[in-house]
Amino acid sequence: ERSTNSFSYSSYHTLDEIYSWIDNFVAEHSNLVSKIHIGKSFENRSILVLKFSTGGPNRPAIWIDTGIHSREWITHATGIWISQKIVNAYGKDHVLKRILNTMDIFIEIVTNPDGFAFTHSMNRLWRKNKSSQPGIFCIGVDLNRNWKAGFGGNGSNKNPCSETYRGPAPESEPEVAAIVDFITGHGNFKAMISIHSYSQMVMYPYGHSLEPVPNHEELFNLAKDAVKALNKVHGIQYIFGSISTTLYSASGISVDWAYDSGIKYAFSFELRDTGQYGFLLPASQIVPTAEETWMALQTIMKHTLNH
Ligand SMILES: NS(=O)(=O)N[C@@H](Cc1ccccc1)C(=O)O
Ligand SMILES: [Zn+2]
Repeated sequence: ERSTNSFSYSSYHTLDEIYSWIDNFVAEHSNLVSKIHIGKSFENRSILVLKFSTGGPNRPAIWIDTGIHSREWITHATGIWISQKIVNAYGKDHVLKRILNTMDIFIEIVTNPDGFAFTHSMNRLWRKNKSSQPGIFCIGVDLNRNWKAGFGGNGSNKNPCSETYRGPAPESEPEVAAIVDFITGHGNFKAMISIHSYSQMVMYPYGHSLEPVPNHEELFNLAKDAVKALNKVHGIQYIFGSISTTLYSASGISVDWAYDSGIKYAFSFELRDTGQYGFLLPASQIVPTAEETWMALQTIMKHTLNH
């Protein structure tokens, strides 16, 4: 039937299945959820965002994106599970109730629709989008190197054939420009969480510089609390810290742009696992991963609400 009752939250899905689920999900929870079309991808697919709101215009907001790297399928699956969790828990969970009585939550589940479709059709390990330029042989820009924050620095590549190709200019990619325009236009975002896989990490800016951000101690302690809350669910160990000191230099990344745009609670997650399956994480780990990720997200959202 056309309802979300027949949708399996413990399976991976195609782009069309996810877009159909979004329509059914919004129809079944129209009191809390709405669908916003923020733009079109390079190959002209709709870019969709779920808005969770209990009312009021332009409330302080929290942004969550999954799937900016198309091969990281656990992240789309986690975004779907978390969306369902929000509508199920809203009436019961007091922390979530407090959050949604004051703030709005926006979730972009398929942040790279063209790349995601390609991982189903041609290349499961495709990472970038599918943009092309005249006279350039290789396809795709790394959407996590195309943001106007340290664009073109170390930790991104000017070679179009590279997996971390930054693109011809900041925000050249429609998938990035759509988010920038939406968040800038809204003007009241307080937190951004960009979700990747894999490595089991919670990180915060900067990626493009070793310079600590002004509230780095606050972000360090919040990341520590988030990782502790995550660990309590299934005992999974995450590490945490600033991107450039914990992982590697990465320039033109979404959370650095968010931070420099005034979103002081900007985090990037790397979900399960640590390399045993990598991007090919078995579907049996979707729900456990989403359950533990939810607790880390709630920790960050609660802190954002109270500060
Ligand atoms: N998910 S991943 O394997 O691509 N790793 C990410 C790591 C990462 C995540 C968030 C900000 C900077 C860097 C990447 O963009 O390189
Ligand atoms: Zn990634």
